[in-house]
Amino acid sequence: MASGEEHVYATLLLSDSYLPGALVLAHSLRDAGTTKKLVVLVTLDSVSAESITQLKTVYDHVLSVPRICNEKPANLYLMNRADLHSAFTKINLWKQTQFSKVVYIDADVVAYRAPDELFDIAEPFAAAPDIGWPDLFNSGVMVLTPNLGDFYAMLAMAERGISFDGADQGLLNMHFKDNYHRLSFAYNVTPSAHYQYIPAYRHFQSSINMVHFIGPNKPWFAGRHAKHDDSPFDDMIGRWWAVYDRHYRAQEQSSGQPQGSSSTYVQYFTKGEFRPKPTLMQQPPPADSAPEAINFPSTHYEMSQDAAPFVPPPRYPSPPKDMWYEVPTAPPAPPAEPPRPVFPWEGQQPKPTRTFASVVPDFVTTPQDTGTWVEHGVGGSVESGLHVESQPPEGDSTETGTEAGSSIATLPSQLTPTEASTVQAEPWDAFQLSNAWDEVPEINRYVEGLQKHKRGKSLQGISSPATTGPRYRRDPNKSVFKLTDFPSAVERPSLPVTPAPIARPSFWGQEQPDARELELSLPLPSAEGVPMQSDWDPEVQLQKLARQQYEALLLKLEASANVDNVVEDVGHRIPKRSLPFGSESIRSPSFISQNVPVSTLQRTVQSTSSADSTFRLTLPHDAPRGTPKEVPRQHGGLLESPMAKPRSKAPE
Ligand SMILES: O=c1ccn([C@@H]2O[C@H](COP(=O)(O)OP(=O)(O)O[C@H]3O[C@H](CO)[C@@H](O)[C@H](O)[C@H]3O)[C@@H](O)[C@H]2O)c(=O)[nH]1
Ligand SMILES: [Mn+2]
Repeated sequence: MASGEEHVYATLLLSDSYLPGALVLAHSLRDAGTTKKLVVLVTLDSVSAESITQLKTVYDHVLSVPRICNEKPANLYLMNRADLHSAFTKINLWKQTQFSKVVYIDADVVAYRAPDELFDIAEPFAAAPDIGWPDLFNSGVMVLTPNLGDFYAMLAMAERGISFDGADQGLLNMHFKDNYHRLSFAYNVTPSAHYQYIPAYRHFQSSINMVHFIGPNKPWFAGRHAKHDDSPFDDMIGRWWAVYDRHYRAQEQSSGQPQGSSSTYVQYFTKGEFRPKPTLMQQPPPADSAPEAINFPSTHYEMSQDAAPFVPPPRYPSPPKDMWYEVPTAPPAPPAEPPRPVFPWEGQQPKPTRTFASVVPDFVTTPQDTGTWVEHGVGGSVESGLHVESQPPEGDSTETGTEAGSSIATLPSQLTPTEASTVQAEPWDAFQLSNAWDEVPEINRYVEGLQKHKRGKSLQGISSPATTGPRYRRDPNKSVFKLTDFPSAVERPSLPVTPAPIARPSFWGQEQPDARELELSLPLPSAEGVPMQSDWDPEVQLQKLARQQYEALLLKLEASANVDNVVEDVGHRIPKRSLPFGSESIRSPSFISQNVPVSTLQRTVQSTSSADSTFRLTLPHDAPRGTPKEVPRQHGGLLESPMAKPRSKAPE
């Protein structure tokens, strides 16, 4: 376009919120049949691209202009229009020198007709009186000739904030003063809801060219249903809406204005006009319908009263047949023949020969009697019953060692010896498995000597006399040093294991029980063939055992001499001793090593106080065979079991 050759209608858009006004203005001019170009000045930093797109549908030119702000907006607050902080931007009109004549119109103006005659005004500047102060002109409708002289003059004022209202109208009136061509009020009718010169309105109604909705309440801000008392103001408002409806009103559902069209965007900035079409059915529920929750599904289950058993439908698979354990009705029949012997001695068991009196055996113990897990020396009574594994009274205790039929009898703790004697027990139960060295006083004294200094303090409470113990209470002083004793709670309070209780016999080697024990103890079982403990001298027995071993060696040596090279013969003769039951025919693997030649067999006397001597065998590698005649022989080579033969006072 050539500079100064073009006449344009121009408006200003500083924000998207004024978009409906700018569009309605343009449409009103277009609809009124103007032949002039339409130009809109926009500040791109505050007007969206979509708004610009909308503007381009109506305007011929969308021109970007720099924002000119009022840095001293105090006067804006005087008229409560802080939103006009950028109204100085309007002076950019004088910079648009590409246009020879510009008819500027605010965006809040609707044209009743196209005032194209305004372009014929020769004066460089023309404006209509302001309704608020008629000596002033309203800056909403101006006819101007762009020129940079006015532009920079006003720009300088704008930069200094020179404006009596803080906005463009004050600046322009201060700049032009009375140097403007006065336009008819009909070009800028500024209605007010508070004051109307209604007769004048009625008189000049037909001559109105444009209506300017000054003030903060624009038609698109108030909405189409705002009431204004059927005043002439409402007529002008209606004119604005008429233009809007002609171009942007939402169409009814039947007529096809698609969602997302340009109308939708414009409606978004027009109060009450943005009504997005619901995608779901818009049918409202009946006014008298029940609440929704009343239709929520609810299931109520009744307990079945049907007594008939459940019969599964035939489509159900059959349950497994053998998924239960069948309890046997009778105990399993004993095997037809006894199980085959596993150990060799099982088939050669001699009949028991020892007999025991029918007394409660010593193994009938109380928890205190098992002492290793009871605090030594702490008083107490027999609290638990006596558990005796017994057999029927008519049973023969000497013959039923392997018979079944034993039963558990629980005896009350107050059981007297007489009463207890009626309970017969297995004879072998009278003997306890214990470490033999626990019963050897020499060993005990040795250990006691070793540990005396360690245990001295911990034993203080043990010897407390305030013991009212049960019948088999042990003297704590004599058992505490046994090697197999567990430490007491004092000695090792944090022992994390439960000691296995050891049922001890009531005879304590050679040591004499105290008076209380003698009083409470049951009589010792007078078993045949069992020596009294008081008669059992371990030292003598050890010597006896060594002598018997020596005699066995003699037998072997004799066999080697008489029947040379018949090793089996030696093996056969040696086991003639009274080996454990059933083991007579068993040859120990160690017999092979015993066939080495014995060269010398020395006899040494270790102790003059001992009745017997100990013997030491010396077996050199290359010793010649021979029979050491000087070795004495005893008992014909038979090894006695100390528990199997009637006791004799002392071995010879
Ligand atoms: O948020 C806004 C504010 C203003 N404008 C533009 O600026 C013009 C002026 O604002 P407007 O709200 O119309 O002001 P009026 O209520 O008309 O107030 C009076 O005072 C203003 C400040 O002096 C003058 O600009 C007006 O012409 C005058 O009528 C508008 O028409 C628009 O073109 C926007 O685009 N967005
Ligand atoms: Mn305005």
